[in-house]
Amino acid sequence: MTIEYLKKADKTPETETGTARAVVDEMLTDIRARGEAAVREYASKLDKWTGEIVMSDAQINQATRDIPVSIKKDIEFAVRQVYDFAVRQRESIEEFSVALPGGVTAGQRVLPVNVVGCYAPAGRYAHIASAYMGVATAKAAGVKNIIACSSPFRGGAMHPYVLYAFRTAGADTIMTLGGVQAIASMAFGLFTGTAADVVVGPGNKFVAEAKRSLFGQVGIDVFAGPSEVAVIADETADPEIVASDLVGQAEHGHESPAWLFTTSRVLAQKVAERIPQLIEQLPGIAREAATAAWRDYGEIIICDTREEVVEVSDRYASEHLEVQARDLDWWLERLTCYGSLFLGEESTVAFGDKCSGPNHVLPTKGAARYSGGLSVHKFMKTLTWQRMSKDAVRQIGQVTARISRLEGMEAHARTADDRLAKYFPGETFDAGEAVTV
Ligand SMILES: NC(=O)C1=CN([C@@H]2O[C@H](COP(=O)(O)OP(=O)(O)OC[C@H]3O[C@@H](n4cnc5c(N)ncnc54)[C@H](O)[C@@H]3O)[C@@H](O)[C@H]2O)C=CC1
Ligand SMILES: O=C(O)[C@@H](O)CS(=O)(=O)O
Ligand SMILES: [Zn+2]
Repeated sequence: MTIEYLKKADKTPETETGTARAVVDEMLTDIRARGEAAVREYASKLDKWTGEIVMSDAQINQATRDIPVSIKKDIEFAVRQVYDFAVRQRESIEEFSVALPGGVTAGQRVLPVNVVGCYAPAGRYAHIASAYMGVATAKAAGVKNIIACSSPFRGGAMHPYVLYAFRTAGADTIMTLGGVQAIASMAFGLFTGTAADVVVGPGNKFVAEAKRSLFGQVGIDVFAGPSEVAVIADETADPEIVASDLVGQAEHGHESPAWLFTTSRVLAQKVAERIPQLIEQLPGIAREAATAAWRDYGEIIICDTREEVVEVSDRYASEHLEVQARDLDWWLERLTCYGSLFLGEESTVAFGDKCSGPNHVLPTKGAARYSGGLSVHKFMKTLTWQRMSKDAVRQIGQVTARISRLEGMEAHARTADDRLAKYFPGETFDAGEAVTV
């Protein structure tokens, strides 16, 4: 395979993992030991927040009262889009029962978990959309108790639009907490007395590491860290739009990769020239973030063939993947690793980020090799059940006893022996070679 880097990055999504892990380990150990007191200290030290953690209805009403109707309408529209898509996902998971040979009836139940914690980041930007991505999806899954957290915004209270998004989507409890201390509080049941079964939501490297570290004690959605974007483009793509879409996601933060995979050298060169100019035209915070992101993580890769592009793209497994090329169905059929796929120039990542419907909480750092993004599935348990007649025990019991004894599991075998003897007294069975003391 011949690939050429027109721009190669010094850093990869893995680069900052170690530093974040050390910080998170220390914080989690402290929060486990000292509980709410430790959380309050981190909230004060990291986010300058010393106010109430759990918001009362009166506080929520007060904080959201003056939001203009047009803004409320936009948030409500977006919540509906995300909720409706999630409901359709819920409907696609079916319960069933089946009669298996041997007299076994078995089935699948699909149940929501009881308590969910949803995080919406708010360090650099007020992530209104992340607030409804988590909560509306949990609601569609049928979760009865949804706890939501977002950090105080730039030294003040929680951003009112984030708060409105949480409430509109259906959060039951809302806490003003950010970062590791928020994830830990939801996982341990601090301030609410109810530990979450599953904690979801995107965030910076500290948030993502905290979720990874707590996985096992709680379920999580996926490693949804610093945003990534890749664009696949051929010579039919518009370099202006391609460059704009790469910059559009590079503004997320210093550690947000933007990658271009293309078969067109001409397009690659135009995009390379245009990106720094577009970044230069951004306002302060966005410009600073995108400049660092493009400098340290930005890449442009030129391939000879579109088959090579597929191989490269699957290896990067980008969180967001756009295809701006001819023959979109060809790409849809062949690409296998991405958090969410945006086909055609009309379907830019920002639309999915904010309101088109499919969830924007998506896998980063190559996690798209083994997982999709947040969906109702992450809140659902697929449970199995089985039921057998006495007649079924004749065959199932003998096979179970024989396999158990082949494995050396005598006590397992005897649970089958006991039933065979009880249901079919006087009969003899081939139950394998029993092992005695
Ligand atoms: N993968 C996905 O689906 C999505 C990812 N994102 C990503 O979420 C991230 C949002 O990041 P932020 O704006 O920073 O908001 P954030 O809410 O994730 O992080 C802010 C919190 O980080 C903590 N923090 C900051 N510095 C710290 C330190 N040195 N040690 C310990 N904790 C510290 C603070 O407690 C603060 O509350 C971006 O990287 C963005 O790309 C956003 C949306 C979706
Ligand atoms: O990583 C992501 O999904 C983000 O792009 C979502 S948002 O732009 O922060 O809404
Ligand atoms: Zn985005």
